[in-house]
Amino acid sequence: MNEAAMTLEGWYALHDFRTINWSAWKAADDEVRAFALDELNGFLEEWAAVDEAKQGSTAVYTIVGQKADFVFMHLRETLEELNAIENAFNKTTFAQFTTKAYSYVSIVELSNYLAGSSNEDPMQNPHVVARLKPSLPKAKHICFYPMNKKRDLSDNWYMLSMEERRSMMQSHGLIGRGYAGKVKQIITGSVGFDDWEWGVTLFADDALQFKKLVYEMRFDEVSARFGEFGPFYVGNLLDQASFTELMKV
Ligand code: VOV
Repeated sequence: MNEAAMTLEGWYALHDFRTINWSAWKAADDEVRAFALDELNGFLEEWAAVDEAKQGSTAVYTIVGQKADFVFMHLRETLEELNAIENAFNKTTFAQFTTKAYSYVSIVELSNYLAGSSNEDPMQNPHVVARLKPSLPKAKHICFYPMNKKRDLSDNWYMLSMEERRSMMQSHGLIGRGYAGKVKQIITGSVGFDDWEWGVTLFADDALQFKKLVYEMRFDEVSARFGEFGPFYVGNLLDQASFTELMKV
């Protein structure tokens, strides 16, 4: 058997994509809409407090295009907390005006491909912990897509030696480093949790940098030979004020 990559895990992740039922929303009474928006704002405040207390993190973005209208990306310590959040939200009046578009369950993951050979416990390293339990940035844009590494006869990532995989991940990391300060990536592992092997969530103030980065990576061996990609979701930052504005009829 080939040497498996060792991984470190941090917070569990739920990407919860929703579509707004505009006809129902527009047909509702003003009081019902006001109540629903109050509930929504209550949740946004609660999630911001969790962020503040560093017990998790939540990002809220619109989605451009017809796949969904908005996404809640939640990071929490346990799957139970993620479950509780989605169930609490589903019970709100606001949620009655949305339908579920897509969801993704995963966990923030770091692999050991580029890790040094020190004996220190990585969980004692504050830089590592900050990457495993990150505060999601308030960047203007988000891009999310799930992906696999191919398992074809001639191109099977899992049959390569550790050295071959490490060398390709080095090249991958170098390209990524060229986007430092422009794109922040959160890689979440989802083997055993969802339909693809990883979730890729990117944050940037200039959405064009998503295209530049993903395109450049397509020419890099690990993506060119082994990358298989699911649907892409891209959108814009929402806060309480812009969410209320979005819901204006
Ligand atoms: C901002 C850009 C950026 C940077 C700096 C970056 C760096 C790195 C490093 C250093 C490492 C390895 C160690 C670790 O940290 O785990 C990774 C790991 C990973 N990446 Fe990455 N990646 C980026 C960006 C980035 C993108 C855009 C994609 C999607 C690929 C594409 O073609 O669309 C991606 C994918 C991944 C995946 C799926 C993994 C896990 C692979 C595995 O087999 O375990 N990644 N990544």
